[in-house]
Amino acid sequence: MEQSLRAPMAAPSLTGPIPAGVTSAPHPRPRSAPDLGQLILKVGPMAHGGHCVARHEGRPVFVRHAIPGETVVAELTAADPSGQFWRADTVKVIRASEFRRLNQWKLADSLRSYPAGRQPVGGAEYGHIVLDYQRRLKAQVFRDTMVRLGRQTVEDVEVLVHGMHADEPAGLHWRTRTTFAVSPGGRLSIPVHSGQDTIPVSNIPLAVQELNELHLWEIDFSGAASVNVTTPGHGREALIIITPVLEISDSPETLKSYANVWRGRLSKLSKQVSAMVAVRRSTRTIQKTQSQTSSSGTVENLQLRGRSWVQEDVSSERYGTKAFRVTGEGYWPVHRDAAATLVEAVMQAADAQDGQVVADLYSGAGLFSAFLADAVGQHGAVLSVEADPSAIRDARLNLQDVPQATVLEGKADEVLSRWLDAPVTGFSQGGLQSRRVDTVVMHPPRSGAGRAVLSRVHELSPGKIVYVSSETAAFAQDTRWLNEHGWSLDAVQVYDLAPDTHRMTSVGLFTRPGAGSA
Ligand SMILES: C[S@@+](CC[C@H](N)C(=O)[O-])C[C@H]1O[C@@H](n2cnc3c(N)ncnc32)[C@H](O)[C@@H]1O
Repeated sequence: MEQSLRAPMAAPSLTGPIPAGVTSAPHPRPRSAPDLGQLILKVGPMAHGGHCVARHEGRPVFVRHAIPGETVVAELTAADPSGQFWRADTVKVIRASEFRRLNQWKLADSLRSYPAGRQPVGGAEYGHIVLDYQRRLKAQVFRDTMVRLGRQTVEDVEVLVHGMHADEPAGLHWRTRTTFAVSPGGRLSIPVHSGQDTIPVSNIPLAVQELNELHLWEIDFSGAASVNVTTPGHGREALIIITPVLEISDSPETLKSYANVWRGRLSKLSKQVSAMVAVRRSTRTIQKTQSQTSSSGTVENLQLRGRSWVQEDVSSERYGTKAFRVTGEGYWPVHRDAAATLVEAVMQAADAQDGQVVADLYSGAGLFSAFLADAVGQHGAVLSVEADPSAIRDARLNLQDVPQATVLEGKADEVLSRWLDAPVTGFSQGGLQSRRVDTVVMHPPRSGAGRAVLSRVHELSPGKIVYVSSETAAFAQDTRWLNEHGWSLDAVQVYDLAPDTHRMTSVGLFTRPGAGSA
């Protein structure tokens, strides 16, 4: 249904000439938001990153909280007159898409936020779209990104985005890890999408119910810069990690008294809930060659109660059940069903056989390695490569009963270089014992694997590469590099492991004619 716009009021405070079609805000402006004016926009396709593309006088405007085909009133959030593009946020819908729904997280709903004088919180930028259509948009974004950045043909990357059964139809209660900011009054808060403000919360609709049931919003966390809460979807015991503001971390006495206060405030929680303080100390080093100082930091943990880790249980009908220990803020897939889903996808793509050698790059706490080790058996080998010391400790514990798995410490490109330069040293010394790597599994951080790692993997010449990615742009760029070096993307599966957000996770299988042969 069409809605009428309020008549334009006084001139908006654009720094350049006021473009035609710009109106002024018909409601209170968010505290930290500058008045850049509003535009009436006909919204085009969804782009990578969670915004739709519209045009104003030929200039692209990236509009959040819209749906392709809609006509909206959008508040400009970045509008440099000389900028190549502007950014805007939907504040009113003039012509609504049939796929629009009420965003069930009120604080993330731009249509209810701006009239209340605040910006929407970040992290649920698809929440106004019906779940099935979110996935169709993700499929379109995946395809467009793979064609544009990855130079794939449309037919090769025409995908269905698979949802998790338990998410239907609302897409809520899947998040097992949430990081909160802390308001000046000590309340758990979420940052707005664009801007400095944070908004106190009393419910996180995307989080698993175990998090909401803790009622942490009733606790005063004054003195904390952030609070990270892990509530395993399948597993045991929640873990709260408090990161103090720097002034507190840097003073042992003050830290001690704050730790006592926090311990007292957390005492009303069930005994099963663990808590610790992550102390990031800033250290200053004078560089002698230049009259400059450089600062670096170290992290020490101070246990307040319980353990410093959580247990995550992963159950796969086909590959069995395993328990993992994950310490502190160590990486673990965030959706409650993501670990089992990714294990199934990786195992299917890798199709590891008895006696094979599999390299699991960026192995984290050893999730894929543990299942791959079963597949290759005692005559095979899984070489898990990880750079983070805490994840390495976890992986060594999680894999302690599987002698065919070896955890190698170091950056992926450095360990791969060692294999190529000195392949005959034993597995535990970081070599390959003259064995060939049959399959490389890799799940790099969002920045992707990049040339340094890909070129080493290419030199290693495994039979196949299984690449897990949560950042389509980086995956597309790495796919392009692999294509240019003879690898083809034989199959790709895409999963919606972050409903109500623009994020998706892909598992790609690459092969190369002649690769893997001795
Ligand atoms: C996306 S996580 C994947 C972890 C694991 N495969 C999983 O699915 O649970 C990426 C992991 O790579 C590690 N990492 C980051 N940069 C690295 C590098 N250059 N070399 C090796 N590991 C790295 C991080 O510590 C993190 O554990």
